[in-house]
Amino acid sequence: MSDTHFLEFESRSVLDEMMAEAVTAVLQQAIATRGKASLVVSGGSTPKGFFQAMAHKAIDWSKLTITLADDRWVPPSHEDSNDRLVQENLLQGPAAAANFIPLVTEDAHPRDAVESVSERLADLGTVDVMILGMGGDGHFASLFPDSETLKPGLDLNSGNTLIAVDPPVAPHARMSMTLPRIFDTRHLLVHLVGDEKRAIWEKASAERDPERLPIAAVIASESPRADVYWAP
Ligand SMILES: O=C1O[C@H](COP(=O)(O)O)[C@@H](O)[C@H](O)[C@H]1O
Repeated sequence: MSDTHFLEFESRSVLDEMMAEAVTAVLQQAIATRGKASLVVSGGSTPKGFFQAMAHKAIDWSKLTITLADDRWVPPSHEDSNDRLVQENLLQGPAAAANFIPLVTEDAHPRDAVESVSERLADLGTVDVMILGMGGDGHFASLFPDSETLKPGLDLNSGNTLIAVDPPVAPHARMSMTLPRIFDTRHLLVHLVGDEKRAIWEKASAERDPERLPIAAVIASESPRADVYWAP
């Protein structure tokens, strides 16, 4: 089907728990080895249960840096904010001790903040775990098909960490990690739920055309190679 490792679970709640256990093991090992760890998460509707499962894990949260692969250009109080999703579901209880790096500023448009937010991420280095979601149009992070920012966002030689995006259809301007920043990770996970997304994943695996379905760029990657977590 693809070069990726496709893991199937019987339900979304089982997936959330199993993925939380796998991510926790990597982060604990990183903290034991290097004294610190880093986790990049995605937003949208998919990861809420995973975030809630993670928040209960025994991690030295004060040694963990967390940020987002992308966010919508709205205040953190907005219901569409990925930042808000992370704050309300992941950074709860002991997990609130994690160092969270937001991608959104008070600038009018993300293009005005690419430089300053890239500086916030300057010390991130190779992250321990990067988790991507995927939209029904095959986008990941905020790298959308039919968008003028897709090509520069996917350019592995751009040298850029972030890109400001005006999605052609989806609401809100975005700040998104670029593909080279996304691929600078020790572990790459893709979190998918539902038959519709599985069908899109399989279509992207067959077509291998990131311009039509951007997730094809992730599927094609051999290093890092993605582990896909899927449940119906
Ligand atoms: O807009 C976004 O969409 C993708 C997928 O979201 P989902 O609602 O289909 O789970 C998400 O991964 C990304 O972080 C988000 O900003």
